[in-house]
Amino acid sequence: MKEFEVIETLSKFFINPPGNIGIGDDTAAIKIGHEYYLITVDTLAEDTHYRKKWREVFPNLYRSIGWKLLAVSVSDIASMGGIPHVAVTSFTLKKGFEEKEITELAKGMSAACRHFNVLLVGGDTIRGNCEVFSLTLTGKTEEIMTRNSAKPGDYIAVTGTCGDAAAGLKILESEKIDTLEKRKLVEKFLYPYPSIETGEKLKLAGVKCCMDNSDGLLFTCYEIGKQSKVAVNLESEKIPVSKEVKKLFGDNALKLALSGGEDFNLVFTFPKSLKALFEKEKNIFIIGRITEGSGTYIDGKPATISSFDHFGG
Ligand SMILES: Nc1ncnc2c1ncn2[C@@H]1O[C@H](COP(=O)(O)OP(=O)(O)O)[C@@H](O)[C@H]1O
Ligand SMILES: Cc1ncc(C[n+]2csc(CCOP(=O)(O)OP(=O)(O)O)c2C)c(N)n1
Ligand SMILES: [Mg+2]
Repeated sequence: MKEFEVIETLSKFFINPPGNIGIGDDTAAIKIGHEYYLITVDTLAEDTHYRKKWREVFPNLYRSIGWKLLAVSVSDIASMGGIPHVAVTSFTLKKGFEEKEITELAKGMSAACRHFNVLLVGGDTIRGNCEVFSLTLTGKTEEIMTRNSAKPGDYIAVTGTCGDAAAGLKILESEKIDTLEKRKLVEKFLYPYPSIETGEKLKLAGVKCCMDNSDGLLFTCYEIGKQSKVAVNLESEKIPVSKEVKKLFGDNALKLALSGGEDFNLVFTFPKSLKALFEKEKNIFIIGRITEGSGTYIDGKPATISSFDHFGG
């Protein structure tokens, strides 16, 4: 069973009342009065999202885990157009855990709480056989952007370069961090900066369809296509790749940009009437068009979706 099959199985048991969003989008959204209350949870686990041995090069690794633990959920709230509000966490620690790590984690998490204006109000701590950090975040918005509202004729765009975090992970796993370029990519992986302001700006401009690209650009496009029942057509030369990734990964740069996860940019679609507005924006890259049909295509050819799946394949 793959990750998406687990989620599909679960979603058959929990159908939400109309007007609310349940399983399937970046956050759940519950309409109360004229507002949507948003809620999302994400998890970072040892050897799935980080390795303790990375402390050899980043002694303060746990500070980045604390930062990232909140940032990944902020990204989900931002992709709905929301403002984050309150967080609770859950820690599973192994017997003999180090005190310094918890202090570092708290420093990273509190820095992120200040940066993203989130209140951490509680949590739960237990002992287990694998170290796991989980965080639940709420948010609010009057209008929402969803994965299922792309329309044929829309353009599709992304709010930053793709593949940087995946490149950072590759460097951290296999190479010496001996240049500024490598360090910059590793830091992008360790310290993601989702933008609440960007999500709000898109929503206020009238964007209806948005998702974050935590699972990679291609997977994100595939998901928008599947949920909106449309085809996504990308132009490879329009996909934004940083100069560092181009320089260090050469021919593999585009593959990293398409498949690599954890960049935490927003992917969104919009009608032609908004094209002039977004063309002016320095950090918005128009990468393709939405048409009738299904599937994701690159330069007219069906794309092979290879993204991170927790259960392989
Ligand atoms: N164990 C679970 N129980 C209920 N819903 C789940 C579970 N795992 C994932 N989901 C839901 O499936 C959707 C996709 O999950 P995920 O890929 O983790 O999204 P995201 O990348 O936005 O964090 C989300 O709506 C999420 O809430
Ligand atoms: C040791 C290690 N191996 C691989 C990865 C890459 N990785 C782990 S999870 C993931 C995708 C996103 O993860 P998930 O926790 O499912 O986030 P969500 O889809 O819920 O936002 C990627 C690319 C990593 N961060 N660390
Ligand atoms: Mg998730």
